[in-house]
Amino acid sequence: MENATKLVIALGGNALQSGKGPATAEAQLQVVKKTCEHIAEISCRGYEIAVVHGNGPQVGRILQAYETAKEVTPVMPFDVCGAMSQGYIGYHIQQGLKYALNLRNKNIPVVTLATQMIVDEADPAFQKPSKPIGQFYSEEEAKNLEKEKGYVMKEDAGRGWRRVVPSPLPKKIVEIDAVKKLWDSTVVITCGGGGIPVIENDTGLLEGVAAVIDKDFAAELLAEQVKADCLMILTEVEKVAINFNTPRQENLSQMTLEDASKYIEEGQFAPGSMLPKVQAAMKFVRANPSKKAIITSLDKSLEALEGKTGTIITFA
Ligand SMILES: Nc1ncnc2c1ncn2[C@@H]1O[C@H](COP(=O)(O)OP(=O)(O)O)[C@@H](O)[C@H]1O
Ligand SMILES: NC(=O)OP(=O)(O)O
Repeated sequence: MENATKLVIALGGNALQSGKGPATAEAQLQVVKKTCEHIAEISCRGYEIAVVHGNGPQVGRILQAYETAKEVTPVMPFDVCGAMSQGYIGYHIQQGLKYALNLRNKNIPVVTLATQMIVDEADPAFQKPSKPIGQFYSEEEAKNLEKEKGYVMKEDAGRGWRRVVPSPLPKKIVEIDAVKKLWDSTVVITCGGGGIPVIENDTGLLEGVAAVIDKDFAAELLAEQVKADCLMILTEVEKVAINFNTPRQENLSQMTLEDASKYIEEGQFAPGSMLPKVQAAMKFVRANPSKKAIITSLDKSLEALEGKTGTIITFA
């Protein structure tokens, strides 16, 4: 459609799971189904959508399963675990979204594209693990895992301790031409988990690497490449806050690039969780000064697009 508003939606890996009970596939599917009701509603309002999703909790659990079962089956490398997470999360979104679209009599195909993302082999992130994956642990459990398994563990935004792994910046979406070709006719689920991290060797061959790319940065790159009108990052909180989790918490409805830079200098946004979302939003509006980025919760996505809630990030 010529005049449709193009929207890239990024769904958080944590936000795709139910906070209560064990992180089963069934529990994730229930959350995904609810999320898809909102995405379908947005699609019915005339937006053209691509969906990017996180995979931190999921890829961490896949890795953990292989490491636990290493006596009986070969451990799959990180990139393959990332591809697996793209597959099963995309499959859940396909199921939920197709059903929600059908209920609304909107007959549009939904597909998941296994998507590779080229990263720079020399990215300093490979020497400095920062991306939280897998489940949350107590501090004591985390210290034991550091000793026993050699994991790097970090506290994650006041929620507990998690394993952290390298997270290089996304440089090039290998399958971008396919995304562009599909855009007009199809809801594409792409760059899942930030994309499968690959490096390109001298002969042009792609090789998977051990990393988990931040899906917010991947969604931003996608939004630039497809010339999206808006980048919407959906997570567990309705608004970005300053003094988060303190009695002085203040939720923000709007943030300019200048405000955001000041808050980052003050250390207001937790690295590995809210910081990359704000940085991705900033990058998008810096490249597209007339456009906007939104950070909000899954259930408030439509209201946020209508300007009623969420944190809207603008150039000025
Ligand atoms: N300044 C902040 N404002 C709001 N939330 C914050 C802030 N700093 C950290 N957070 C936390 O970051 C979380 C989002 O990060 P995360 O759970 O890693 O994202 P994702 O949904 O992509 O998995 C929020 O749910 C909140 O708990
Ligand atoms: N890959 C990624 O960014 O995952 P999360 O959204 O779970 O952090």
